[in-house]
Amino acid sequence: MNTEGEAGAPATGEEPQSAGQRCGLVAIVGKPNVGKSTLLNALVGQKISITSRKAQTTRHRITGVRTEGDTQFVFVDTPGFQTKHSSALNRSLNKTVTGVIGDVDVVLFVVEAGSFTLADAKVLALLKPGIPAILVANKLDMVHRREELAPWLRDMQQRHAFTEFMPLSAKQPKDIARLLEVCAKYLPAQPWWYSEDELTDRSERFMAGEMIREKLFRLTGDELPYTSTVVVDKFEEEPSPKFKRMVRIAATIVVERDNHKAMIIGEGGEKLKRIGTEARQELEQLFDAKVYLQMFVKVRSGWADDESRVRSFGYE
Ligand SMILES: Nc1nc2c(ncn2[C@@H]2O[C@H](COP(=O)(O)OP(=O)(O)OP(=O)(O)O)[C@@H](O)[C@H]2O)c(=O)[nH]1
Repeated sequence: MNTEGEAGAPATGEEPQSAGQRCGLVAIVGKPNVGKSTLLNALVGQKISITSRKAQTTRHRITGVRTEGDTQFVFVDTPGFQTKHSSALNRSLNKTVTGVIGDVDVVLFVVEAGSFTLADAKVLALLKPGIPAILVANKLDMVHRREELAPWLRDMQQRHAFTEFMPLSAKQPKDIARLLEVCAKYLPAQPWWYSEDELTDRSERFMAGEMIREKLFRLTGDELPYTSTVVVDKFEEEPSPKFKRMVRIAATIVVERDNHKAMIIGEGGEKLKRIGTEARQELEQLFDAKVYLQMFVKVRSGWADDESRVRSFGYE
């Protein structure tokens, strides 16, 4: 029965815009190469985190945002937890992972379906009690004997009090929609932090470096060690009578050895040219702008072991 004077919605009929909104942080964690970046891009619905077959592609905490109905998901991607080597670079990567997991609404713990290695166990040990964790068993398309998954899932249940088990493929849109629905349940009712059309809080300058790094890794294959990096020296928007937006970018690929430099430049400069062209094309699409990209390659031996250099190249 509705009687006058009852407590409830304001009598003016004007609901605050944030009424009914949900919003929260979803961390994506897992050892290198399990598909975290692929998953993040699919969850956000746009490529914002770079991926490659090479482990250790992701080096930064990246926030991706997706707003769907009343719910805003804020995703943080983390570098794969490094257990093998202990360089300054790896210590910095690991610090990012532990920092992210402690303070989120839900964690997606990503593993390859059917597999659990020591490296997975080390990441699992970082999960904090009290923060709900969903087991994302990725690359389900690679599991040919599905019946073997049931005992594996039971085994995973023993390892951690996961709140949900989601065998899926990050490349399957139906699976991603289902995962979003599940995540939504864990996000608190509160006003959104970002506007509806925002995808990431990373700068265009940062995205430029990431895209170049992705092309570098994709086009050099397995020969190039992951210690190579990209530094964006210049990122300038210039007025142009011809284009609605024009951006000039200069970037340096930093490698540890002369032979790595030769590998990147390629015969007659072909390889570097291809890296530049592919990165530029993708950036033009991402920025909706004409992009001029200049690239250099420099040798700085031992940079990944040098704390101050790791910091000067933008790692926390
Ligand atoms: N078959 C299959 N391959 C996948 C799937 N998800 C990701 N991959 C592939 O797995 C590889 C690694 O994916 P990434 O997304 O770069 O992995 P990551 O966990 O972010 O890796 P790091 O950056 O090293 O931490 C890529 O070659 C992806 O295409 C999947 O569902 N099925």
